[in-house]
Amino acid sequence: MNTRTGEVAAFRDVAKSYGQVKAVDGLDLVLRAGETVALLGPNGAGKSSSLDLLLGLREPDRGTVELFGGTPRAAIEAGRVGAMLQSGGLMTDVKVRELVALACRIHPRGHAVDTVLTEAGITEIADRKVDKLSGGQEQRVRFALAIAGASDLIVLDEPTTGMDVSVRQAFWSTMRAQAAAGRTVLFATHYLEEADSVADRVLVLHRGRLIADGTSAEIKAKAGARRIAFELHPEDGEVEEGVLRALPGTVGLDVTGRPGGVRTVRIRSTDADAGVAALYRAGLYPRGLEVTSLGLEQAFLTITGEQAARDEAAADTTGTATVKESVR
Ligand SMILES: Nc1ncnc2c1ncn2[C@@H]1O[C@H](COP(=O)(O)OP(=O)(O)OP(=O)(O)O)[C@@H](O)[C@H]1O
Repeated sequence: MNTRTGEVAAFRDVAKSYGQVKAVDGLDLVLRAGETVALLGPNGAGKSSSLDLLLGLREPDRGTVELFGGTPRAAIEAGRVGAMLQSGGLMTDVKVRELVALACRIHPRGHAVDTVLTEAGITEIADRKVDKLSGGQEQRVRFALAIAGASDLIVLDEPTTGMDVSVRQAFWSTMRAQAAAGRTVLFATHYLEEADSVADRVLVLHRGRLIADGTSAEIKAKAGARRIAFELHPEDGEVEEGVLRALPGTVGLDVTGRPGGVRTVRIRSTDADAGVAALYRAGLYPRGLEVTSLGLEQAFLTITGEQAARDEAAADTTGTATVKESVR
């Protein structure tokens, strides 16, 4: 670790393209010791590419990637990083125990093989041939290889793909134990409930850029992920929609019901507490008031959807400018 700052990993203005495709586009990011960090993003957002860059498997076109204050290669050679990637096959013509033993042996700070088999929950399949495993079992073996030594950082690319529910739960409880032992954990996932329940920091990538970074609660709040719902009754007086729209934190408003009748109001809010307080301050009488949290999934869809719309609007503007240029 870079002990002075607690920095485990740092991306500084990192870019990586494959031909015309910008897989990573100006990524600035610091991971600190002891964090459990989830990396989210739609397909093709650049998650795997970022992890490959972090592990020194690819070189950036621009910017720098540091691990523990040095190069990724130096950190890996020192046994400070354990990784579980999507790509790369496992050796097939060996038993699980033999493969894990090899990983323990070559790791500069390798654990005892039985400890690793137990921690990864694969003691029962230790004598099976690797090519006879199911998809979920194979994932657990990959995980065992990632925790074969006392690494300070564990990097996991979609680790639970193919695992059934109970295996997935067992996997995350092992992972929590790794984090509790002081390790930094970075994992990419498409399962948002995993990010919500396991990570203490969530990163959202979109088209190679970091568009959100915070706790799950902060990401939800950023997306306006709380909903205030209530009814307004005519005997309590008519209400202008503008008043509702002006409530602090309002990012979405939906009013149903006819004028003069009962109106149902649904507000999407980034600050439900302030919004509700302001409702009363405005002299309104909200009946059946409910404040509910939307899930991280909804927040994720909102954030990435809004970013895609902004990107399209920017592209349109650029397109228009280009057309004007060419007409002129
Ligand atoms: N080796 C490669 N050659 C060409 N293009 C690539 C290569 N690897 C990735 N890409 C492209 O770079 C972009 C980012 O891919 P990446 O695999 O990093 O995304 P991801 O967020 O991990 O996606 P997924 O969720 O689908 O795994 C995609 O458009 C992908 O098609």
